[in-house]
Amino acid sequence: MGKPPNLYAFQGADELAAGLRTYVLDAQNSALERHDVFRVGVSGGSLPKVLGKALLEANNGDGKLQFDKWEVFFADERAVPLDHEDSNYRLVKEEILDKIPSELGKPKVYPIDVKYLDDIQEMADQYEQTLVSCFAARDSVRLPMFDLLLLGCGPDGHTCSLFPGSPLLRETDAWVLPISDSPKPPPKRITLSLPVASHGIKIGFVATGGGKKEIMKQIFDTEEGHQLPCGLINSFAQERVSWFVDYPAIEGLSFPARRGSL
Ligand SMILES: O=C(O)[C@H](O)[C@@H](O)[C@H](O)[C@H](O)COP(=O)(O)O
Repeated sequence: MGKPPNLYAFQGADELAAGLRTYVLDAQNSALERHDVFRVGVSGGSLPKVLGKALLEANNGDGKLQFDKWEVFFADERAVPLDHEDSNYRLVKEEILDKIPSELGKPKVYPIDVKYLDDIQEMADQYEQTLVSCFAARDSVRLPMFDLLLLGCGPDGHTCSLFPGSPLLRETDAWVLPISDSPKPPPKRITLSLPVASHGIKIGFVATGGGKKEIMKQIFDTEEGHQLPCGLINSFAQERVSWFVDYPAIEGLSFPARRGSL
């Protein structure tokens, strides 16, 4: 048995952003020592905004972000044009990429190929090929290992576009999967599979606000919660997982949270 996931709770958005910044910097620095590149997978939802704040507003002189060494991938993406209001790429671009000062360099970003908007199986296969070419040949790597995955948690316990009870949760082979009936709109998306989403060197979840407190209790305090997508990642990746939450999101939680710092 490994250690349980880390749960870091912060009073407000500023404190959370500072904690998340330290975490991302640590992940960046150890990745750069390991292989001179920092491969990050990010989700949509509220995550890009929080991450933008952590990276670009919470700077307290604690270290240098080397964006020119970053490769940014999408943990899930909606099958819409890149400038569409539902696009996770658009969100990441507006909240982060467009705001990076030029002296910090520019990340290399891997959006979906919009040629395949009408064929999401092909879109997923193509995105898997992108991962293959960035992470090494498929034959030599059983699963791509992100240096850092930054994920959200839906009020039903979904993460990426892996929803509770979905047959996609049983996938053991594909790295990237299409979904055509997402309960959260829009319905057509692609997502990392559960084995890949559980395989990051570090996996950070961000969940804030009182709207998350019931699902946090289920995930951390109940046996059934371990079967939810977020709970499954907790179980597989254990201490490689760190949750960044605010106090309202953990109101009434029994699982011990570390308050105020990493
Ligand atoms: O594109 C998406 O829909 C997201 O990747 C999704 O998995 C999100 O992360 C969760 O729904 C949490 O969203 P919030 O942080 O907005 O609650």
